[in-house]
Amino acid sequence: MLVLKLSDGRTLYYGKGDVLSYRTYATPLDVQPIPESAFAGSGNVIFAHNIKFSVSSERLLPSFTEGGNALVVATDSMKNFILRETARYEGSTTEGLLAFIGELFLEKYPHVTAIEAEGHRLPFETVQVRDGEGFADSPLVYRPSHNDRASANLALDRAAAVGARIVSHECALSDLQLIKVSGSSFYGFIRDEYTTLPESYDRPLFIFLDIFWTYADAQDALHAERGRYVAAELVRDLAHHVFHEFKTPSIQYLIYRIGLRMLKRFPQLSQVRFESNNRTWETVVEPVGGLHAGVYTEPRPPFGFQGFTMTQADLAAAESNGSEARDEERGAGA
Ligand SMILES: O=c1[nH]c(=O)c2[nH]c(=O)[nH]c2[nH]1
Repeated sequence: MLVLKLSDGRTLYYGKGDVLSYRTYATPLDVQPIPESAFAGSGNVIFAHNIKFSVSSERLLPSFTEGGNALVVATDSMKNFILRETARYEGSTTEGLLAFIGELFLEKYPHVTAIEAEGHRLPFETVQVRDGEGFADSPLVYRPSHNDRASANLALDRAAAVGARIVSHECALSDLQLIKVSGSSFYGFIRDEYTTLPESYDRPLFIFLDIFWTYADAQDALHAERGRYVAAELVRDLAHHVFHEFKTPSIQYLIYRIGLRMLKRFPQLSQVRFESNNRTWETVVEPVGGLHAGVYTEPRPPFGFQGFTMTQADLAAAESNGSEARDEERGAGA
């Protein structure tokens, strides 16, 4: 809500949420692969989003204070604008789509001065069908995925000389849910009269993770053809790898390691941010025997959480004090 403010600092905005848009056959996305991922792009056969679109302007004040609707674009019309203009988008990214719609809207309605647009990708997966002797992805049939998903948030305003200007952006992978059955510990924390949690040297660590990233140059997020687009699928696979590789003493340290790896693989990012949630299974029967067979159940609320922001300076610091290289070596402790 950074830009949806009047000159006196008060917020003023209105808009439409849950605009569900299923665009077919968008431009395919190609990305530069990273060692942690086999993902090289997406056909974008179904380029679907849930969009929230908010607008602001000093000149909308009378619509609140006097009931004057002369400058009100009905939110129903906003919905139509988003859906119809999505057909004309020629790019391949969520960020590019939001910027395209936002810029067109500022052009069409000159009294609107700022826009915030958020798009949550509605993921669809391919299904496999028989193809000769083997199986191949059907180019026609897809199924919705209820796993993690990508999103982006863009704020635009109207700059005098240049028209629409991107004021801020943040991209995200939301609701990544991962369980690592062995190789995580949590011990050495403060023990006092409030402590009942036993120390754990090997716990089945279940995390819910939201990962956010910001580019040094927002144009890299809008134009995948520049070759610097960070697809959420790459971030997902990178997180899988780091979780697999490292024996972690806490979720705090795990997200720090994921952050370092992201900043290293994607120097085009200025910042990464994490929100994690601890859903570690509750132990019912302690693991015993050679196979470490244990029995666990769903944890009960309340749930712990962590939040952390990192920049390229964190990677530079870890590289210069040697901790980065040491830990990368140690990382083989899956
Ligand atoms: O990774 C963890 N970090 C904590 O801060 C914490 N606190 C807690 O009770 N369990 C955990 N796990």
